[in-house]
Formats: sequence, C-alpha cells, structure tokens
Amino acid sequence: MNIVSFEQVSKSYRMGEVEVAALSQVSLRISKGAFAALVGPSGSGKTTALNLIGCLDLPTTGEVIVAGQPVSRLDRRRGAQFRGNKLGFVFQDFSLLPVLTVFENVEYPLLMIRDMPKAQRRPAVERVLEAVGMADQARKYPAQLSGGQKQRVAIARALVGNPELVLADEPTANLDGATAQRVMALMKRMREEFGTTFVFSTHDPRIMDQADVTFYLEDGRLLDKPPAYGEGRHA
Ligand SMILES: Nc1ncnc2c1ncn2[C@@H]1O[C@H](COP(=O)(O)OP(=O)(O)OP(=O)(O)O)[C@@H](O)[C@H]1O
Repeated sequence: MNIVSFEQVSKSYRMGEVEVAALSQVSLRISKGAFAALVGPSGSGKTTALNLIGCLDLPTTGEVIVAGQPVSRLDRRRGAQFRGNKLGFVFQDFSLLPVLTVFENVEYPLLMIRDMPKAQRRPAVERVLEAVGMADQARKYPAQLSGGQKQRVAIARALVGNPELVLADEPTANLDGATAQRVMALMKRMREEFGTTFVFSTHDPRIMDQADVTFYLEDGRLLDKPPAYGEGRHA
C-alpha cells in the first residue's frame, strides 16, 4: 500500500517576471513503512517535494495523495488539520522552543494541535522520550543539550502523536558524521517500533545509503537512475 503518491506533479514559483520550476512532472510512489530518501543537489526540489507531502504548499498541477487523502487542493485549515493528525516533522535546525523544557517541547503538539487532556499527555510524552533515550533529560532546556540530543528530542516530538508519516528535511545537516549516523539509526529503530513511515531529504551519501528506497532529483525532475554523485541504491 502506498502512503504517498505523486501523479505528474509540477510546482513553479513566480519571481517577478521569471517562473522557476521547482518540480516538473514528478510521479512517484512511497509504500507504507518505507524508510525513503529524497536525494539531490541544492535547489533540486527536495524541500518542495516534502512541503507538498506535508500540506505546507500546493502543487501548481498534478495530484498529491498522502495516506489515502488527495491533499493537492486542501485549503489551509483542512491542510493544518490533516498535518496535525497524520504527520510528524523533523527539521535540520531542530526547531525546539528554547523557553520550554524537553518534556514540554515534546508535549507541545499534543496540547496545541490535539488538545489532549493532561492525564493522557504525560504517558504519551514519557513513552517517546524513553524510546529515543532522553527520558532522563526531560527537565533540561534545549540550550543545555548537544545537537544530537536536540535531534532526538525533535524525533520524539515528531512521533508523540503517533503519526502515519514523518517528514524530515535534511535531519542530519547540522550534526557531525558519527552523530548523524546515530540519529539515522534512531529514526530507523523508531520506524520498527512505531510502524511509522519516514521520508527524509539529504545530499550526504553516507546518509542516503541508510534508505531502503531512494528518489533522485535534479533540477526538479525525478531521475530514473542514480546520477554520478549518488552512491545510494535506486528503487
Ligand atoms: N518560495 C519560493 N519562491 C521562489 N522560488 C522558490 C521557492 N521555494 C523554492 N524555490 C526554488 O525552487 C527550486 C527548488 O528549491 P528546493 O528548496 O525545493 O530545493 P532543495 O533541493 O530542497 O534545496 P536545498 O538542498 O538547498 O534545501 C530552487 O530553484 C528554489 O530557488
């Protein structure tokens, strides 16, 4: 079963007189449970593709279907609702709120998006903090954590609402090589433990090799085989 389908998806941005094609006629399918990489050089369209899957942007033409729902025409409110219920996000800059503790950062989506009562929030937060090995750091603030620890908290926050799909835009870009590998291993373990599909973007060959399916983008187009720079496998 596919959790993501793109049918002939194009996205262009107008910059004054000029039209920039961020994605051109991309068709792809990602099956449920995949650990999928979007790979390509800077400006190839990876973030645009993740934004379309995440209902953060709409395609210019074509159809995007996520978890059985055609999301290409959802308005802002319905898009936000869909996002809150079905998706989790991990960002390269971690995007933790500095004034909240680790526990509160992970709790935040349950409180703000799901409006979940406190008695249910605590066990949900404890479960994911335990899973990412950060339960003993719950009272710390983000500034007191290393980069790898921050990304573990961000992964816990992405998973706390039991999403079907986690989208991660260059999740290891701000981490050293060894920490990046540990964060990827953690995401893979979370995929096994929670049954969540992961789609991440990267241009690091060591990171793309972790994927079980890899999509190569170049100038907004999906390539049908790895380009010279790619060392990952093609599905
Ligand atoms: N909001 C926007 N307005 C205008 N052009 C945009 C916008 N967002 C993206 N683009 C353009 O679309 C193309 C694809 O950008 P995108 O951010 O998807 O690439 P990327 O592969 O994620 O790059 P990076 O690895 O640098 O993040 C680029 O040419 C970019 O300049």
